[in-house]
Amino acid sequence: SSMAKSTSDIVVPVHSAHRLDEGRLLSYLQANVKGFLHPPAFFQLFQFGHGQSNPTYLVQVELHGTVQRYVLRKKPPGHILQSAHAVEREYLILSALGEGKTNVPVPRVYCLCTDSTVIGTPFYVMEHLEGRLFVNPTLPDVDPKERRAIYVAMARVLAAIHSVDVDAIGLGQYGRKENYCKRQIERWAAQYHLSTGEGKLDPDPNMMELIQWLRENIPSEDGYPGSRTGIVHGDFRLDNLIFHPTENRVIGVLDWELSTLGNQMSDAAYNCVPYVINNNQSPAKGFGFDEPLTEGIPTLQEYLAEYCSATGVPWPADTWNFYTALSLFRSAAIYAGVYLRMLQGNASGGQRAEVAGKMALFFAAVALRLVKQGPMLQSLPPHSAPESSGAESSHHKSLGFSPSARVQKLRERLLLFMEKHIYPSEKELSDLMYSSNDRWTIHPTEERLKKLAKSEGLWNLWIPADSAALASNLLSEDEKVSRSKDAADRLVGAGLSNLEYAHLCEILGRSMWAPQMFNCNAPDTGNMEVLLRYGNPEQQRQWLKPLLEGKIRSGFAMTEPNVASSDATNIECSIVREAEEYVINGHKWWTSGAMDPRCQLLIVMGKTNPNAALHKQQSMVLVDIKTPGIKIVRPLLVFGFDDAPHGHAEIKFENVRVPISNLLLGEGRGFEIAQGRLGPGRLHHCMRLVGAAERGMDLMVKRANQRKAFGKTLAQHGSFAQMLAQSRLDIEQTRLLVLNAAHQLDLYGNKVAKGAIAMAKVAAPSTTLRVLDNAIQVHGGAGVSSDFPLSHLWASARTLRLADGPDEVHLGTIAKLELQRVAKL
Ligand SMILES: Cc1cc2nc3c(=O)[nH]c(=O)nc-3n(C[C@H](O)[C@H](O)[C@H](O)COP(=O)(O)OP(=O)(O)OC[C@H]3O[C@@H](n4cnc5c(N)ncnc54)[C@H](O)[C@@H]3O)c2cc1C
Repeated sequence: SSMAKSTSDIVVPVHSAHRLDEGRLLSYLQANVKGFLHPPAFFQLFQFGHGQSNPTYLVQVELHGTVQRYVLRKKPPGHILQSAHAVEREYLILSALGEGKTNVPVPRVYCLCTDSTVIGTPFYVMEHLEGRLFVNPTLPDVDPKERRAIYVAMARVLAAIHSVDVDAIGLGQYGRKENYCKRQIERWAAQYHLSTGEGKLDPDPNMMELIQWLRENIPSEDGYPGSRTGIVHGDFRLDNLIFHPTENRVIGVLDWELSTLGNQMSDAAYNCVPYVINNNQSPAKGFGFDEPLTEGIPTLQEYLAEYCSATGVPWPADTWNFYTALSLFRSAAIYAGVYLRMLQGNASGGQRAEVAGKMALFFAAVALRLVKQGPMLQSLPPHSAPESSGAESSHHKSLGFSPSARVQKLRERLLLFMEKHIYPSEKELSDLMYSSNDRWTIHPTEERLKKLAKSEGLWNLWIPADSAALASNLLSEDEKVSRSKDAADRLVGAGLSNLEYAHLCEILGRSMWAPQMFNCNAPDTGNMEVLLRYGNPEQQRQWLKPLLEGKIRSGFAMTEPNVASSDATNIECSIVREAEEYVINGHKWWTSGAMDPRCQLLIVMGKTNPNAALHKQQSMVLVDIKTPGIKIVRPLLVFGFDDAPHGHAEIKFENVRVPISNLLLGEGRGFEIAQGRLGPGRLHHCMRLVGAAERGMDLMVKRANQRKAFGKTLAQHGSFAQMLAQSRLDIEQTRLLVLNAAHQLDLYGNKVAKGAIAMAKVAAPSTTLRVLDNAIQVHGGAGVSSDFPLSHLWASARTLRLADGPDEVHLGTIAKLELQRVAKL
């Protein structure tokens, strides 16, 4: 029956072909399994019947009423090529994941025996887990109310596997991380070709077309070992999970035979195949793509949203068809292989071989139909992830906001870098800024720390996962001699989501001097993002490459002194085409970074067509800062700080001529670009503001503990405790708003996340200003001086109530959404 089975119910007597020398085994176990009953009164072997390619046995021993059960897994007898080391690898990964080292539940392992003389092949012994096994993904005999919880548990376990920091548990070399899908396609295509030809299967034209399509549609993230790469289980399905005997949680993930490192989205897609093909034993029933599984089970979109939310992975709307097709293709290739083996192996396999042959055709046909239709996923996930039922929801503690182990590690490295290199350099860097002679030159410490940050893999961490592959290719192209792919990869960050980056960007905000050391400073990050998303290959080679390397700096020239620039439709600068050139005339100010001697590029916004529709008038062009006609009028001061050598420039453009190839994206598309630029950029400011507030807290508390007034330390005065507590509250609330906005941006994109982003953008500057103001108060005169970083941090935070959209504009957005929401009630 398809009932949930107890794991001990599914054993059968040992098949004759799988018998082994029980005497030798027993003495081996007594010597090598800690706590093994010694000598047992009874010793018995059974075999698990449920679809094991590696023969798997239940070892049962008894003594005086005590029963012990173990599971033994060995290689199949005879010579098997593909899975040559499968048993050793399984043992390796189970021991690496187990015993509390990760959140992945796995059976405990006791010993690995590589000596084939004991029972004929290598084997290992693991704990026998007592629990439930659900063989049928439609859960026919489970109460519909329980089904959702079972699926939610499955999604969370997959997320736990995918969140493992492989380096931390010594599995960094368990497989190659990049080009996983590419290698899968080639491996299974080769397998498939071996199964076809004279006296074998006829080559299936669908398969040929499918292979071609897959080759041409590999998602760019596959080529880059970012944060979406890590452990891939390889055969993650419901019937490889042991559930607790009564609770709907997973106590063990089994069958790691195909596990490796690679592209984890392929694992998620394989897990979702039951949504595409209902019952993979019956091609006739078949194509269940639009059918719900059964009552209570989340839909594909809901299930995937649960997984994405638990891992912090952006919604894979554009790539899902590929990953699903790849899973089906792999199955088709496996069925073709089974067909051939059965046909060649023994005559009695004839009928089952027939079925396998049909399945190969069926899976290929379904895959091909899938890739020819539109995207399987909606462009956005269902808005709320499925609720978990019953007790689950009450301790649904994490909002998914705690950093993964991998991000945690980067965070620790960054914190250390700040302590060791940034804080101790602040004084010399500020001194240069306050000096009259050299203020517009680059301090050698800055270039030294940049190099160090690069070598420690703390460079360009802001680059989002989807752009990282592109950037990596750009940096490694035609430089095979001077730079390896590895070195290029180290330059393109860690392939993080916005949420993941939030945990790191915050730390950079603790010092005015930190972001540029890691190539994570505005406006260069926003400009690089623009070039990554909208630049053509030539523009990318010329400007993006040196920016990614940190060799040049750039400015973003939008704001103008003569018009209210928070409304960008007001921008007046004119960009007029004359033959093969654009001629630029305008007056800009607050072009940050333009004073820097390394600045070579300005992205200039202006009107190419004042008569077009309001949001189609503006365009953006790339302008070399050395172009004749550009006049830097003066550096502007922010409450007296000029932020040298970076600087904020007032600039005049008088008949500045650039080639038409310097236009970004197209005429009239300036607004579109500005929108793309501003979402993540705004949030980066908010993240850094939270960090600035934390710095204020640290300094405030240190000072209050040291300094005495009226007979006690400042900290011992009652007013301080209140101030401190209130500041902590403010920071925590703001951080949650910022993390939530980042998470929404990852999951739903700019448009849906705009309310959350607006809230973060209003809350962050005002919280930080309040906290820094408190810190300044505690420091007294020292607080407003240039001996502490507080005044500079405060001045900078204050500008963010008006820069990147003034508070009033964001409050307007929040209010509008609220009115719309209530109107719908
Ligand atoms: C340190 C610093 C760095 C900067 N860097 C850059 C840069 O690199 N590139 C660049 O192009 N610009 C930059 N800016 C400029 C910044 O983005 C603008 O100052 C900002 O967009 C506001 O434009 P504005 O100064 O023209 O003010 P205005 O548009 O004149 O707005 C003034 C005030 O009007 C009010 N207001 C505006 N809209 C509304 C509304 N809808 N409802 C109610 N009240 C409203 C707000 O109180 C606002 O503060 C920088 C500014 C600073 C201070």
